[in-house]
Amino acid sequence: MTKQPSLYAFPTVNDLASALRAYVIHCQEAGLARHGVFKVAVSGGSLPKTLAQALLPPPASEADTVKWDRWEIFFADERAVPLDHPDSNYGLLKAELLDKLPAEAGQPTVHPIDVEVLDDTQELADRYEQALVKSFAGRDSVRLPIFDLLLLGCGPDGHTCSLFPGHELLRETTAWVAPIEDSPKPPPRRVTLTLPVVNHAVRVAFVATGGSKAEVMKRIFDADGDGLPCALVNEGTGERCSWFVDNDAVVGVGYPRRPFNL
Ligand SMILES: O=C1O[C@H](COP(=O)(O)O)[C@@H](O)[C@H](O)[C@H]1O
Repeated sequence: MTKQPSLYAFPTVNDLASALRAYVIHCQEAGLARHGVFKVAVSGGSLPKTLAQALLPPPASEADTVKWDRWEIFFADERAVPLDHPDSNYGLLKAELLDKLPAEAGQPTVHPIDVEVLDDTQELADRYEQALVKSFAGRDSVRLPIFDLLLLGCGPDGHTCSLFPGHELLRETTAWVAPIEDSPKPPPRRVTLTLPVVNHAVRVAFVATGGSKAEVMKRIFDADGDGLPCALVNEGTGERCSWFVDNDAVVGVGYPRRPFNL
């Protein structure tokens, strides 16, 4: 078996979405078999829309069912803004996906940031870490939380979560969640899962669509990754990492695509 990340490229976002659904359900079943819940963290940006396209259609069979009531959803990163602010990743996921879940589907447990402490990003990160500690059974007994799946985006600069190229946060080794006050992409004040947490997940799936991603995809896959955050995740997770992209996002990328199968 290859130790490299899998790159799955699809002609359209629709095709991507159905493969992504199959992959997520596969991870869901593995998580449920392991500990009875499915612990997942999701990004903001363009991801929630594609995720909704993948997961909202009704199941084609029993095996194709998204078991929402068994999901525990965290945020891979979040902006230090109220939950109804246009920049909120929670707000985005809510509008694109959570608000559209059919009532009979059952509702996931969702963990937004604690908006009581928006003025203090260190406290915001600490409280989010505490939420992880609670969910993952205690900081003392667990060195790092192990998410069943991380669903991540890739910015045109190669950032993922709120881990930006060249930023000192990439050297964080202790915290599970860290604050950032100088994000180069607005808004500047955010919190993010750290690289050790991302790299410790059972599986990581990136979703990248559109021609604006093609240049950075060449740097991530064909050059030596340039130390870009997405490339560091590729290196840290190897075969546990899968990329779901449309053909536009990988124009000119030489790295071999794999046929999608589970
Ligand atoms: O700022 C952010 O950007 C990234 C990438 O967004 P995309 O729109 O280029 O997909 C996103 O993954 C992250 O969660 C968000 O906070």
